[in-house]
Amino acid sequence: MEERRFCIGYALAPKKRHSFIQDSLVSLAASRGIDLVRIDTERPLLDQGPFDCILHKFYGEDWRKQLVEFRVKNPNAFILDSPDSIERLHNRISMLQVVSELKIENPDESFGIPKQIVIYDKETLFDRQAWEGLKFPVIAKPLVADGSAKSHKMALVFNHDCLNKLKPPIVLQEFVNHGGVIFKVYVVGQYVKCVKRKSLPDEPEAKLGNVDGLLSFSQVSNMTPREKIDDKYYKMMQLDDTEMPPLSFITDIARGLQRSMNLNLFNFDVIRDSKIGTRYLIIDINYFPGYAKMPGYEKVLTDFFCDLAQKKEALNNADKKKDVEDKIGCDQETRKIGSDEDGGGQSVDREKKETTVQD
Ligand SMILES: Nc1ncnc2c1ncn2[C@@H]1O[C@H](COP(=O)(O)OP(=O)(O)OP(=O)(O)O)[C@@H](O)[C@H]1O
Ligand SMILES: O=P(O)(O)O[C@H]1[C@H](O)[C@@H](O)[C@H](OP(=O)(O)O)[C@@H](OP(=O)(O)O)[C@H]1O
Ligand SMILES: [Mg+2]
Ligand SMILES: [Mg+2]
Repeated sequence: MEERRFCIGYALAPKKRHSFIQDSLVSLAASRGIDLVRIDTERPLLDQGPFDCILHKFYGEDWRKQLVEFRVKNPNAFILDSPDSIERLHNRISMLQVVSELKIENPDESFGIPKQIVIYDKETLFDRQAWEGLKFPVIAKPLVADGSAKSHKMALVFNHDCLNKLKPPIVLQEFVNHGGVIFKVYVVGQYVKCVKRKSLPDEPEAKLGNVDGLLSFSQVSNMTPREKIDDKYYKMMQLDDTEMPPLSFITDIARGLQRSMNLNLFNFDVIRDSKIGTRYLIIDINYFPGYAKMPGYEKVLTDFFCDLAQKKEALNNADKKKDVEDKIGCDQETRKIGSDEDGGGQSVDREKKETTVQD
């Protein structure tokens, strides 16, 4: 009998395609029955395939419409992830709202988000009342986080004198001293991996020299050594000595976020408050981050794809069973697939014609 293969179509912008679709991933996945096939976003999606799953980090109204049509025609296929769920991460306020709403029982550690306000216009920017309760330094972040270079342009602001240089809409977030190390937590379905990266130094004004009230920067944790704000400082800092946050605590947060955001592929940035060593702050959540930077990403992603293939198989089998039941007069409108032992499966609501993959 011919081997059953699981076909994943991917729609990614060129930079993401080059970093994520590496030969090592494609060949490992292929050896386990998963084909990764590029979707030509210049051509109609429905003319391509067939796909069992669509993996995408691609935007625009037209793409959204095509995904809706695809879903109608392929109710059993997976779309990773749903555009509506991804959308929440394109705004730095709605992005962190889920964190504020998350409840996790933990007697030893606590978590939250830094104090922040959103500023939509210049007038409010200069209104001292709007700043009430916010202490300098603050980080000014573009409100929109849509993956554009512009959306990563940040500024450390040390006083009111240089506010003119800021361009609303922005989020002003209190800078929290955190020992110059950031924890990046990568989530792939049920898999959670936490890694350390370099971050901005504590008391940045003192550490970075006598800056002029405002210091612009972009994607600190991705910087090459030449670009680092103060390389000597980072060498001094000894990243290796930094203790990791408790894994079970981080995993609880990751699972909680995953459930409330209904996303499979994301990472979030966590810092540890230097003043309260057991307090963690989530400062950023990114959809479909740079997984290739994660050690052994090929296996992690391939395992995830194989899980999807199994779920799809179960779904197809259930459909076959339903056909038989229909013929003999059974009626089942909504079915759930997946067991509680593995944390559930995907729920398939036939009326909504929606297939999502959840933990
Ligand atoms: N509230 C904060 N306190 C201290 N440092 C912060 C804070 N917010 C951000 N930073 C620093 O600024 C960096 C960039 O911030 P943030 O992660 O929000 O931006 P981003 O452009 O969305 O990043 P990414 O490349 O991860 O998408 C962080 O990695 C961290 O070093
Ligand atoms: O440019 P947008 O769409 O926002 O996405 C970026 C994320 O914001 C970053 O978090 C990714 O880097 P990390 O995986 O180091 O977080 C970064 O990964 P990359 O460096 O592989 O592109 C991007 O995924
Ligand atoms: Mg970040
Ligand atoms: Mg980000």
